[in-house]
This record gives sequence, C-alpha cells and structure tokens, in this order.
Amino acid sequence: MIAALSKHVAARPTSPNLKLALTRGTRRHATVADAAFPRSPMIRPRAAPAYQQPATLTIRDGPIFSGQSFGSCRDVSGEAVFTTSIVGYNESLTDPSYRGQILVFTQPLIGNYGVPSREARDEFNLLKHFESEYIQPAGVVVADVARKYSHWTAIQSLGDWCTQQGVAAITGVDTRAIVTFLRERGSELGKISIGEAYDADQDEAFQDPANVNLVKQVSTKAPFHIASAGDLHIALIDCGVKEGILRSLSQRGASVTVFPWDFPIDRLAHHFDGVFISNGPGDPTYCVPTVEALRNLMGSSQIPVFGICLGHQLLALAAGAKTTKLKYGNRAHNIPCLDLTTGRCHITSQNHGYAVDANTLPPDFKEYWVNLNDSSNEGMIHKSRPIFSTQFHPEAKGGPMDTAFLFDVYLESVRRYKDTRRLLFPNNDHRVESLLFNTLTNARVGVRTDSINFAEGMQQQKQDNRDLV
Ligand SMILES: NC(=O)CC[C@H](N)C(=O)O
Repeated sequence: MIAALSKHVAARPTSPNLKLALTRGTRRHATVADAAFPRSPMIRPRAAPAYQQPATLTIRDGPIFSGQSFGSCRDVSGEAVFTTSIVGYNESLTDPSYRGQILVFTQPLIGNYGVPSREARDEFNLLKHFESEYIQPAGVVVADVARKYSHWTAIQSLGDWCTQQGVAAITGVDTRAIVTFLRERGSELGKISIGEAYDADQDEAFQDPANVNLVKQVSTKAPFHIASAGDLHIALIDCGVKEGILRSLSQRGASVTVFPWDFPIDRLAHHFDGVFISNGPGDPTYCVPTVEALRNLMGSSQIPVFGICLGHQLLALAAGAKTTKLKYGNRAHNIPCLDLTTGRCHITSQNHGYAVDANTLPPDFKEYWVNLNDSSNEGMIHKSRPIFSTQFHPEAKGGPMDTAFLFDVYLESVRRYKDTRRLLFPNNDHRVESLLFNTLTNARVGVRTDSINFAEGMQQQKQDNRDLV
C-alpha cells in the first residue's frame, strides 16, 4: 500500500450578417450592470489593459465574429462549445471538464458579480467558490462582459481574472449567431485571435484538444487525502475532479483519498469502503488504464462504485458498453432527466460532449436515467450490485440540487458494504493507518495550471504519440 502510494483552413465568412462590426479604440462598452448599479460604493472598477484590443473569434469552416478582448493577449484554439447556464460562471470556468475548450456563454451579461478569492476555503480546506484553482477553458466568449462588478465575495473582475491566468476572452459578439451555427453544424473547432492585424490566410492551424489526453493534465500527480469525521473511507479516481464532488462526499462524513487517473485502483480497493470515479475533460476512450482498472475492480470485488459524467462513461466502457460523441453536447443547469426506477423527473446540471450508447449496455446493467430533451442516456445501474453512475452532475453548483440525494444513496450502499464486511470478517481489519493518510497533502498535486500549459500539453502529446510508434 505504502509503496503503491509513494511511487483547423477555414472557409471564410459564409454569412455577412454574422460578421459583426469591429469596435475599436477606448470607447466604453456600457453594460446592463452599469445601468442597474450606478456608482454604488460596492462597485470597484478595475483597470483592464486588454479591454482596448480588438479580437476575433473564428469558427473552422464557418463564420468570423469580431469583438473586443477582455482577457489575456494570446491567441488560443480549441473546441467551441456553448453553455446555456445563467449563473455560476466562476464554477463553470474552473470545471476541469472544460479543459482546452472555448466556452461560449449564451447568457448575455457575464461577470456582473465579479470573481471571488481563491483563498476562501471550507471546513475541508476545499475551495469555497471554485471547482478547481484555475480557469480551465482556453478561451471565453460572451456577448456583454460586465466591467463593473458587485458582490460581497468579489475581489476582482472577470477580465482581470482571465488576464492573470493567461486565458483569452472576447466580448461584443453575437452569441446567438454562434450558438445557431454550432447547433446546426455541431461542435466545431474555434480560435480567438487578439489584435488589429487578424489575417485569416496567415492563421495557424486550429488545434484540436481531441488529440490530447486532457485527463492527464488535470488529474493529480500523486494521491491526496481529505479527512472527515465519519468512519467511511472512499477511494476516488481523479480524472479532473470538481471540488463540489469532494465536498459532497466529505460533508456526508466520508473521508476521501484521491488517486491519479491511471492508478490501478483494483489492487488497493480492499482498503476502502467504496470507489468513486470523477468527472473530467475530453474523450473517455483516452483513459485506457482507468477502464482496465475498473474492469478488474468490477470483476474481483463487490465494493460499491459510483461514477459521475466522465466517470459514468468510463464505468460503461469498463462494463463493455460504447460511448459516442453528441452533435453539440449538453451544457446547462436545467436539463430534465427521468429516473427510470421511479418515473420521476429531476432537473439536472450538465457539461458533456460524449454520451453512453444505452443500446450497448451489457445484460447485467440497465439504463437508470434518460434525458427528456434528446433521449440520450443519463445513467446506468447494475441489476444486482451497488454499482451506478450518472451523466449529469448531482453535485451541481450553483444548482439545481434535485439529484444530490444520489450521494446519500451511494453512501448508504457504502455503509452496508462496510457493515457486512465487518460481520463476515470480524478479525480482518483492512483499514489503512490514518497516520499514513496524514502524510498525504490535502490538495491536488502537480496539476497543470494555465492554458499556456495546454499548448505544452499538445507538444507533450505529440511526443507521446511519437514514442508510441
Ligand atoms: N463533465 C464531464 O465529466 C465531461 C465528460 C466528457 N469529457 C464529455 O465531454 O462527455
């Protein structure tokens, strides 16, 4: 146990009315927030140098949108995806599942309540306001960024935050036109270019995050531990885990030991009362070692298992099912899903581009949840064992909390498993000394920080691919 622990070229604008006028110079762009909150003492204007720069969003083989930069002066490329969530931009932007993507917000005004501090922690030393320490998308697209913000937790503007973290951001573009295009065409690569001299013909190739093992970038490099008052102990496979998942388990009295994505958890699972597989970015078929470990685990142990989003997809692959890429994915906080075991509808939070093909589920599993908008699979459950997973996010933040009860369902099965083991093997205490866990940190280790590292990751992936040949 100790040993195991220590070790893009583009066809140019198709539709002239999609190409918006470039607003140059220092003209101030009034926002709804400015009108709603005129010069109250709560409003702290911040100088943001990149605001003055023109910027361009180019969709591969699609339209070009012109606007103004409000983030880092760097050109970025990635898969352009959209979210229809109205609130929670701080949480969405720090969700590791958005790693490397260009995130388009359909909510027109973004940034009006600012950005809170990374220093704020909860009782488990987890980030209070974010899902990870860093902005995960490579680029941010909004219709109308609020340069003034007002909220008691805010310490800076969205623009300052993006600038600090090397994330490109563009405002003043018609997000309705972008979404209309992406919904008709499907997800497409995009590029944000900063500065006056944008020349489509000299543009570099679009970078496709689908060629990168993104999970490797966001997963902890070494195990870490979150101690809780209760006696349940969960082994969590970190494929880019959100703080909200760790908190949902800890708040319910479970201690959590977090392992890197490729850790052979099947070999250590007997020291734990339950196994959990987290959310994460990219194509699930990249995670071959995770799928292998989960297959071995389900073949050799009766331990309760719960997976969320990427975790659901990986568990399904391990069980023998297949995953597919959706046309443009589901990213929203209000997606209705039907619980097939109760016939009840719940409103869910989602962020995914891939899905499990329910027709490929093996006979020992059945479909658990179904999406009431597009009929895609939203979960699976083992017919006789405590193994289940959901495509949506029961830990959703900022909400809805309709499906948070699934953490209780999971931990009840963990409790039963623990009690049964105690009864059957009274003299066999598999628990690992808490002293050992005290030696582990309680924060992710060596996780790649900003999108500059995303580019490095692309280089590394090319090297990895060469090494494989
Ligand atoms: N939130 C997630 O875990 C996303 C899972 C996977 N990367 C997808 O896009 O489908």
